[in-house]
Amino acid sequence: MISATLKRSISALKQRFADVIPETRERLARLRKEHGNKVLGPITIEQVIGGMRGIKGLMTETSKLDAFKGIKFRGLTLPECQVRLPSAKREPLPEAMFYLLITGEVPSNSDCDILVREIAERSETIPEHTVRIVNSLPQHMHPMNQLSIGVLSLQTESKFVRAYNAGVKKENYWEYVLEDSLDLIARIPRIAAMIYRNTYKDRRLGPTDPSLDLSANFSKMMGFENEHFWELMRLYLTIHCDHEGGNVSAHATHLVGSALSDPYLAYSAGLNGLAGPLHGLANQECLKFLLKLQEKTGQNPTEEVVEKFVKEILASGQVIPGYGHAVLRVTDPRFVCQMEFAKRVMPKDPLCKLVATLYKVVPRVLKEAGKAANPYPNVDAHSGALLVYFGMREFDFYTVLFGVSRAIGVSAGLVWSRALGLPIERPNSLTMANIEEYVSKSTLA
Ligand SMILES: CC(=O)SCCNC(=O)CCNC(=O)[C@H](O)C(C)(C)COP(=O)(O)OP(=O)(O)OC[C@H]1O[C@@H](n2cnc3c(N)ncnc32)[C@H](O)[C@@H]1OP(=O)(O)O
Ligand SMILES: O=C([O-])CC(=O)C(=O)O
Repeated sequence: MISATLKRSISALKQRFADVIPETRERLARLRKEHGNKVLGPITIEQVIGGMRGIKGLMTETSKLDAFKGIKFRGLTLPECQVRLPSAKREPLPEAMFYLLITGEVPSNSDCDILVREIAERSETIPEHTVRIVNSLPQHMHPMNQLSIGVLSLQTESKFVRAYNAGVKKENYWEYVLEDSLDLIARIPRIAAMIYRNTYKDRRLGPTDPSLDLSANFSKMMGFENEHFWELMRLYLTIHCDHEGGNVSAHATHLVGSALSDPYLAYSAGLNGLAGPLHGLANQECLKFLLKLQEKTGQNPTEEVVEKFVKEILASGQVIPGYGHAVLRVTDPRFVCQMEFAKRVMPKDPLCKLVATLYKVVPRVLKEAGKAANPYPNVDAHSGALLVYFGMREFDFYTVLFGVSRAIGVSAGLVWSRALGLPIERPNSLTMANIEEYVSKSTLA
């Protein structure tokens, strides 16, 4: 049951967002009217075949990725967010990040507190059937599949679906998508914690404490009482939340949402994409890789020994997980801030030191091999080592943590898509014969 005070604060958050909608709608209408027929760039056949790499084909308000500077959330770099967003201790609160992504403004401490309380209260509202469904899933089912099913089962609660069926006006869709998004962000940690306890522990969920923030509460439900772990979770959930619109999980969520599927349907699809080893699942692959390296070469291998191992992996035709990126051409700032966390909190940890040794070796080896467009580490190269330090060794759970975080960014994206009335996504596709025909005509001309 949501208290009267909270109801007032929810409408305050909605009001702040509602205030910025009209001017943003006007900007968009002007852009379309005055510049709608301008060309943003050419499209090559290589790009059509090669996963649309580099094509400017989506509009996403929440964040923008620069190949050389990394992600900017509403114009703020990650280090700027670490300094400017409200925190519980030192690391930014993911709730504050949601506020920033939605409104484009850094929340004051009191606005952030209100959102923290609101999300804490909503976290208790998981329907009974979701609890039953998640508890009935087999222990050997991958935790990401369990999460996707859990999120899908929440769809019965969608306020957007009820409003749509009642005939609410298109210009007001965003209100209900925002409601669903807040519910989703609040509920997903509890579902993730259930999956963790069911799959690896005693099936009993740790206590919830509505006086705590989302990250601390989530950690406690999973059974982690160490406050350094809570800080890690705050950092983790903030840095993984959004990476502009073209990555697989964000794009899948946006695509499904563009059919006016509600946030639960849309994000369940996003999670299925996040579960792929070239995307979010790479973080579990990274830890497997680190443990294999440690098993083979001992706790503190030299750079030469590590180099030999890395070359063997490449020679066997496998990728080095946690390295490379479709857009970034430098070390991922999300990797850097995790490395800084490790230096501060666990400077002597052997696994984190191994991550640092790999960082010295892998870029050199990948450059020599000459295939990868980006030889530097991405976000996934570090996260597992930090989690193991605090006792979370169950690496096939790691992408679930990523999924809890990504819900924040992609649902903010859905709210904006509906506020701006963006249409159903439907690009053209070509057959190979179409492309050949085009080529032969353009060669003749
Ligand atoms: C949160 C995230 O999603 S971050 C990414 C997480 N994924 C990983 O860390 C998995 C390892 N990395 C990769 O597989 C890739 O670098 C990706 C998927 C991230 C990017 O893919 P692309 O944009 O296609 O990379 P790129 O253009 O550099 O690929 C060119 C070649 O280099 C290879 N390559 C790229 N990265 C690596 C790597 N880490 N190890 C070995 N080879 C690599 C590719 O497999 C490809 O080989 P191919 O031509 O034989 O198919
Ligand atoms: O941007 C990408 O393609 C992958 C990535 O790092 C993310 O989604 O966080």
